[in-house]
Amino acid sequence: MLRVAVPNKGTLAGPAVDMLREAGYRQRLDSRELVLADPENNIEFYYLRPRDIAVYVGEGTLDVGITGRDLLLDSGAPAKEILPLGFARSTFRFAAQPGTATSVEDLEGLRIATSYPGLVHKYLADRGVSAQVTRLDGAVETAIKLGVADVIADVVQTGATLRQAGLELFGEALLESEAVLIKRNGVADPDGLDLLVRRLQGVLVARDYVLMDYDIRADRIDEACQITPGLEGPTVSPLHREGWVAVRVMVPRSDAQRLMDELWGIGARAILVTNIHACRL
Ligand SMILES: Nc1ncnc2c1ncn2[C@@H]1O[C@H](COP(=O)(O)OP(=O)(O)OP(=O)(O)O)[C@@H](O)[C@H]1O
Ligand SMILES: O=P(O)(O)OC[C@H]1O[C@H](OP(=O)(O)OP(=O)(O)O)[C@H](O)[C@@H]1O
Ligand SMILES: [Mg+2]
Repeated sequence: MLRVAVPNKGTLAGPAVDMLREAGYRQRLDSRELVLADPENNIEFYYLRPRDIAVYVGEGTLDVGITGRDLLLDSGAPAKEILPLGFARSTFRFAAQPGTATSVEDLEGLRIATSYPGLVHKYLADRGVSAQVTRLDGAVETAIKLGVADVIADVVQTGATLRQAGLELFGEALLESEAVLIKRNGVADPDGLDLLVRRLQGVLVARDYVLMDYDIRADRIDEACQITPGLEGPTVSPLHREGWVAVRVMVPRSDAQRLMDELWGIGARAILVTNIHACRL
């Protein structure tokens, strides 16, 4: 039975459960359930604090887990990423009141508040900068206002939290993070992992791609295939109408409107876009 750690709270929890459901797994209905077995799929889900997931997986107590890349690296646990999952995207940045610092070198001797001390210590050590790092559980922005820190290092998504606190970003991003599937370093893949990965990849593709159908004159099919090459090549079928063909092809969801314009421009008609409910490539 594959044992999978799933975030039970915070930003990662909802999207992780949604993704597992979309991949065809049973998920808990009651947030007080701590473990849920899905014997039909030979898998068991353990609902744990996001920050603890890399620890359990690194120790080998659980086979794989879903966590944030930032949490994985901060933990220092002997576990590695096997699949990026495309949600809970964020950057990890330094911020302070305007005029405090402009680059990482300016951090020498300053006090930094963060919920990710492992990440910050490593980043500073790699650059030979010595600063005092204080670990706080959250709401680190307030640490500056209260005089506990000069600088914070925190997760930034829209930047709205920082703006509201009157803080400014400086320096480069320490990290680009998103949710990731992780497994323990140096062990063979546990039974059933390949199936889990294939199912999750299917969800990612179904989210990122749409199916496009259109009709086009047969003499323009080469141009059309250049616009929509597909993953392995479009399916081209004869139409009852003489000299025309029907094309079916997967395209990135974010490009769909532009591709429809281009196809229309070369004479394609009856262009339809539909969602992919599930797929296995
Ligand atoms: N606003 C956000 N947008 C995107 N990702 C976020 C955001 N806040 C936190 N994360 C990501 O969520 C993970 C942290 O989850 P965690 O549950 O520890 O904190 P949280 O989601 O902020 O919840 P809480 O602060 O309520 O405990 C990290 O991978 C982090 O990058
Ligand atoms: O850039 P933004 O879109 O504003 O998002 C980033 C903020 O979201 C998270 O805070 P959360 O609400 O989880 O509170 P916390 O600081 O207590 O974790 C994170 O810690 C940042 O503060
Ligand atoms: Mg938070």
